[in-house]
Amino acid sequence: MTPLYHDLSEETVLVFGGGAVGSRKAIGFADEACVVVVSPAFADRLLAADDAAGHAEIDLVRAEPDPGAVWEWVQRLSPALVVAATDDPAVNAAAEAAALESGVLVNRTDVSGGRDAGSVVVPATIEDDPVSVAISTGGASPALSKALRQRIEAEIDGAGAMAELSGELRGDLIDRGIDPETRREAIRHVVRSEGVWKGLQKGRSNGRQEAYTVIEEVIDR
Ligand SMILES: C[C@@]1(CC(=O)O)C2=NC(=C\c3[nH]c(c(CCC(=O)O)c3CC(=O)O)Cc3[nH]c(c(CC(=O)O)c3CCC(=O)O)/C=C3\N/C(=C\2)[C@@H](CCC(=O)O)[C@]3(C)CC(=O)O)/[C@H]1CCC(=O)O
Ligand SMILES: NC(=O)c1ccc[n+]([C@@H]2O[C@H](COP(=O)([O-])OP(=O)(O)OC[C@H]3O[C@@H](n4cnc5c(N)ncnc54)[C@H](O)[C@@H]3O)[C@@H](O)[C@H]2O)c1
Repeated sequence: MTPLYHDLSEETVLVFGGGAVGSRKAIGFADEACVVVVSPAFADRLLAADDAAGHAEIDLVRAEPDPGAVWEWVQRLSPALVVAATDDPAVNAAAEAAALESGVLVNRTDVSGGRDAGSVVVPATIEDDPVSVAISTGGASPALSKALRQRIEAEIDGAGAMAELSGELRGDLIDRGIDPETRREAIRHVVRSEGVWKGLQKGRSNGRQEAYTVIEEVIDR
């Protein structure tokens, strides 16, 4: 499996099954995509999320397609991704087959191994915008993905602010005409500096000040 970050804005994600797993996936994808959930019943969490603001869109469609009817839903909605999250393996298998036949990515939530080409797994994700870390065990152990996510969460606290600051500093150094090798060396020092990480915890301008101390040391060498 190859890890990729996929921009799903303006795309449709079609989820079959509105239970615990379908809800988690739907709410996750709705940060960016338009999500349609087809299911005879919906978990409370999903009904609440449907009412809350902040999501691109979640459409709840009350229906219970049998395996033969799944294909039609995929054709009608032209999704970028199909999520098979019902508790009926035959419906999940039909959703997977319909997606693969239509050249659409598919996430089968009820199986771990033996994936077909075109299938995707949803990783455990840590976000500190614009930084995001995704963990997968290749489907072998989702519980381990979750445990590692909890461990790494503390580790990358503040990475978003560091990404923004070091991105800006890179622009400043380019504008100042600093030669590329010195610039790269300076930025490498900034992102590894304990002083800058600690400074950022106190606030943006603190972090920036610490970073300039590090940068000038590299430039003056
Ligand atoms: C990471 C995460 C993302 C998310 O879903 O958001 C995710 N599962 C999470 C949690 C979790 N899932 C399960 C448990 C209970 C413990 C256990 O049984 O192990 C826990 C832990 C818990 O709940 O504590 C049960 C489970 N999961 C799958 C099966 C089917 C099977 O194994 O056959 C079964 C058995 C069902 C049964 O027995 O009936 C399948 C998949 N689950 C995946 C992702 C994909 C592989 C990811 C990877 O490569 O590691 C994959 C293959 C497909 C997919 O869904 O994409 C999310 C953690 C989010 C977070 O907290 O950060
Ligand atoms: N990937 C994961 O992280 C993960 C975690 C736990 C369980 N699972 C697996 O995922 C599946 C779903 O788990 P769950 O806990 O959400 O189950 P659940 O029973 O809470 O939800 C299943 C949902 O599917 C709906 N459904 C039933 N028939 C349908 C049909 N024909 N069309 C559309 N929707 C239909 C039900 O109404 C229900 O809302 C199970 O097979 C389970 O083994 C996966």
